[in-house]
Amino acid sequence: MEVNEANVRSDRRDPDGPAHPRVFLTREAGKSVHQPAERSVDFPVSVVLPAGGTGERTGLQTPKQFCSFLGRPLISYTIQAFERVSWIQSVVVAVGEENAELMADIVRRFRHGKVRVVPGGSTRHRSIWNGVLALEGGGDGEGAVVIVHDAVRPFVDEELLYEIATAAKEHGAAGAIRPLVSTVIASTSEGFLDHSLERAKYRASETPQGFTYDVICRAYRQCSESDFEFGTECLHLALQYCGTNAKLVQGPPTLWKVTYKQDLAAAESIIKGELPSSSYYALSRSACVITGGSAPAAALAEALREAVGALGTELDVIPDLMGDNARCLVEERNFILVSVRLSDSDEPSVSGRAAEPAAIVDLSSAAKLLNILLYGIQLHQSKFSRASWESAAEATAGQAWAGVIGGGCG
Ligand SMILES: Nc1ccn([C@@H]2O[C@H](COP(=O)(O)OP(=O)(O)OP(=O)(O)O)[C@@H](O)[C@H]2O)c(=O)n1
Ligand SMILES: O=C(CO)[C@H](O)[C@H](O)COP(=O)(O)O
Repeated sequence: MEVNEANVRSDRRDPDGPAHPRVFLTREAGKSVHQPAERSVDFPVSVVLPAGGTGERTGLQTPKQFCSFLGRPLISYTIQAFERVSWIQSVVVAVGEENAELMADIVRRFRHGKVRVVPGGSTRHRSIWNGVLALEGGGDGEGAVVIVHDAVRPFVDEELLYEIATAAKEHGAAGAIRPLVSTVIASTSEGFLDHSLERAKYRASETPQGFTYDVICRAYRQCSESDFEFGTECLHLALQYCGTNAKLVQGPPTLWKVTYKQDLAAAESIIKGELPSSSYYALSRSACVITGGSAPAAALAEALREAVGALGTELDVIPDLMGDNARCLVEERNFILVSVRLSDSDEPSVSGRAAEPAAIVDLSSAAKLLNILLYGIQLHQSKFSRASWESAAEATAGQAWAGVIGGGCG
């Protein structure tokens, strides 16, 4: 892809910087902690995740998207990255017939509420087209945008998705790019150098890519069998068949695609928080749960502690932020408020007093000033048993974890 600099969205990202500006940085890194801004879009956005490949280049039996880390398959991490974005309505996952049952089980087990599974095709383009065709109501409404993202690129964040979606809406198509690592050369049929490309002029095309529903449908309806069979670039189809010049948006280094066996090891290290670029996940390694002193909330927090402990995350459980407990303000920067409402008359409480919405707002403003991420879980239940606390904790564990990673701030 030859890059016209003017066509690349001016960028606040350091192209090769180790961390993404919207990624929460670890305290260990000694840098400030950023909070994501609230995003909203006023058009429907759906996602197609092609996941019908066999992962031949990994040399493993299991397709890479189904390899598990910390008990969760890679594809579930990718889906999670989309499910935590409030303005994304639905996610269509295209998988090979032989993995349909497995995928349905993943959707059930990890409670992926936005996901629909459809049959993949014999090539990536065919899988994507199947996914687009399965979008209900023309991409879920008037002026819809479709984001296409490889199921094996789990580290994608909301800001980039927002940039891609809005640029696609404005220009018809948009795609993430990265600087080239190596120079691209062409060889002669005898295996000698024919010519080389000027590296600075070219970029690597990555995903996510966004399209208006109209553009992606027109492109796939008109493209040839050869495109379906051998093509590797949706942006190219949009240009060739719709005359749409995609807007190019520089993405962070964490966008890489899991392709080889060593990429699986790197993904695992990132997920486990062992690599520096893992700050995205490392934030979730420790957090403080405030229960407000109520017994059901304390029991739920305890069960939550056990559930996320299994995922390698440490939770401190405290009743409030009074006295000695306030040291958590210094030691922990991530808080989860747990409040359980036993009945309508039983007010949830924070810091040992009735939690008027204003008290929660005050606490969130204070947290914001200190760059503390606040995540709330509020359950309304007329009767709670130990078993129901545990299942509630299990159900919210993934959510709380996702929230601590990059979800809503107070
Ligand atoms: N028939 C296919 C082939 C690929 N893909 C998906 O396209 C994405 C990117 O493709 P790639 O990395 O090439 O995956 P594989 O085809 O699985 O890998 P390999 O080429 O090594 O076999 C992956 O999410 C893959 O599952 C797909 O949906 N349907
Ligand atoms: O980067 C991409 C978009 O342009 C795709 O991820 C890439 O084309 C996937 O293809 P491959 O099957 O070669 O891994």
